[in-house]
Amino acid sequence: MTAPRPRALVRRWARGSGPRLVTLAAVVLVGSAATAAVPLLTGRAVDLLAGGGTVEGALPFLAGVAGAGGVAAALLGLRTWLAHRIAEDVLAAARRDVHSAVGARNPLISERHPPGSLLSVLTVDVDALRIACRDAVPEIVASTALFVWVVVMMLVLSPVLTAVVLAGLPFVLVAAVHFRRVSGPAYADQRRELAATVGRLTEDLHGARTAVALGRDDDRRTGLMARHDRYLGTEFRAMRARNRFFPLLVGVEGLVVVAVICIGGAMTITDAIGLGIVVTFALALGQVFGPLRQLSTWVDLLQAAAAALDRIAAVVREPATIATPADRPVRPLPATGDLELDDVRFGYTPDRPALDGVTLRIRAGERVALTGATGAGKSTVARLLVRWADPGSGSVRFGGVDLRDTDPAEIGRTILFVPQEGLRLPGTVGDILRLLAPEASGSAAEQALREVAGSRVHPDDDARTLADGHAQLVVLAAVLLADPAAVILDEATAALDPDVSARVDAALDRVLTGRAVLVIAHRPETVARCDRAVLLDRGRLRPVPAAGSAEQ
Ligand SMILES: Nc1ncnc2c1ncn2[C@@H]1O[C@H](COP(=O)(O)OP(=O)(O)OP(=O)(O)O)[C@@H](O)[C@H]1O
Repeated sequence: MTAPRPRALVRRWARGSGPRLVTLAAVVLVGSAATAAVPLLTGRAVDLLAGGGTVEGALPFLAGVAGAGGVAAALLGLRTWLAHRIAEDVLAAARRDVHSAVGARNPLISERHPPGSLLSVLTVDVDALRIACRDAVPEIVASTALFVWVVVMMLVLSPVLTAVVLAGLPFVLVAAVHFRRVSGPAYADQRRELAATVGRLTEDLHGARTAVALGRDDDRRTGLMARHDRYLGTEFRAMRARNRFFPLLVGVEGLVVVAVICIGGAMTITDAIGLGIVVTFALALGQVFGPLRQLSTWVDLLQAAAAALDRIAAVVREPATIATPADRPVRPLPATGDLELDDVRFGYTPDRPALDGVTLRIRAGERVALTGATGAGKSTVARLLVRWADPGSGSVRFGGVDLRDTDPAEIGRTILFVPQEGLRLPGTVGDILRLLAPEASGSAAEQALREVAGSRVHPDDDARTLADGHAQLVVLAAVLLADPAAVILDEATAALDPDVSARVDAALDRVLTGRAVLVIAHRPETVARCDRAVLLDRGRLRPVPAAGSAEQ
């Protein structure tokens, strides 16, 4: 399946808004016609009065002006409401796609995009898209419709005066094209700098303490200010372009008004046209030039949205690291079983295999230690065993079922992965336990926590601020509650204090018994507590060197 192009993505997000879009188009068309009717009816009333008519005689036209104004105002309200609804629906669909791209479909995406940039996609970029859909696009369409109505009306009333008005437009168009050429890249750079600044600020929040600890706080601030200055530079470029275009626009508009009044006035003297037509033209000129004055804002919003859409599409179009073919029947996982890697090859990039033909079977009830140097591929094995990615070749199975054939949610329930740092999710310890074992009652959760962690951790503690050892105890309590058939445990490398370490070891024995368990072991004592150990070396399994050997 090829990834959708950015515009196709917008069409997909707007698909559910079809009826509202049609209504919006009709509202825009009628609303702009009503707006264009106001100067026309005013001119007719002026003609009637200037020709010696009575106010009563002009009343139908004056009432028409009020009526057309009222209809235009009411439809503007309706247009705003519809545009907001459509924009919110598009935004929700875009967010859904981004969330699914950074979640179940692609659990490793955050390693390819820095977290700051993903955050900026989800906030700044999605918002830029929403504002364009809500404000810029409806305004541009409505102004274009109004322009067409006004020019048609002018042509019918006086082709000569229409030619005078249109004579000014080439200047405006040339200036607008130049403005767009200069301001387009400036706005694109500005948006890029804004997104990069948000990303940098987010990452800076995480790194601030380290910078202070290393005495590098000044460098950190200088780096942030340099980024800020780059952003300001793009803002000044865009401002210079605006400052050249808008005085020219106002000048051309003034000249056209003067020309229309002079030429129109001369034509009324010769009775070629009535005074009302000159009034209509003078009023309608504002409707032609007014929207052009908004051009800078719209160009800004549209450029921002186009750049944002490219960044959103880059995330949404990321190839999924896991995909279940629609034509394969979904198979349930058994309650217990062996966990197997069968001749698995896998690489994060095509040219560098992280696992190169790994075959490993962990029997139900067996505890296997996985050892190896940094970068040997231990975490990669763990990731494949919980299907955060699919192998390039070979298969990963539980109880004989290929993980690609089963529901990803079921894998999470059957095979639990405990990372080194525990589960740093927002919320309390109680929330984490509820998340991992939703069926367990509150009292069962408290009892499991007490059994595993004693009085060291409480259900109300903030899960993100727990020490590593305590965070592991929480996940082990969750294992007790959730009762998964298999557990992958990445042992904490941080030195735990002896008391916590002993508690974790005891909890491991208590909690892991009877399950298929793979422990990524960093301490010899942990290896000793396992049934057997395997060694991973640059993506291949090797025999574990005998105890006391030089290699060990
Ligand atoms: N997201 C990623 N993108 C690209 N390469 C990666 C990614 N994650 C790991 N690697 C590479 O894959 C190889 C195996 O890494 P892995 O993290 O599985 O090793 P490890 O044995 O768990 O190391 P450690 O003990 O340091 O965690 C390494 O060369 C590593 O640089």
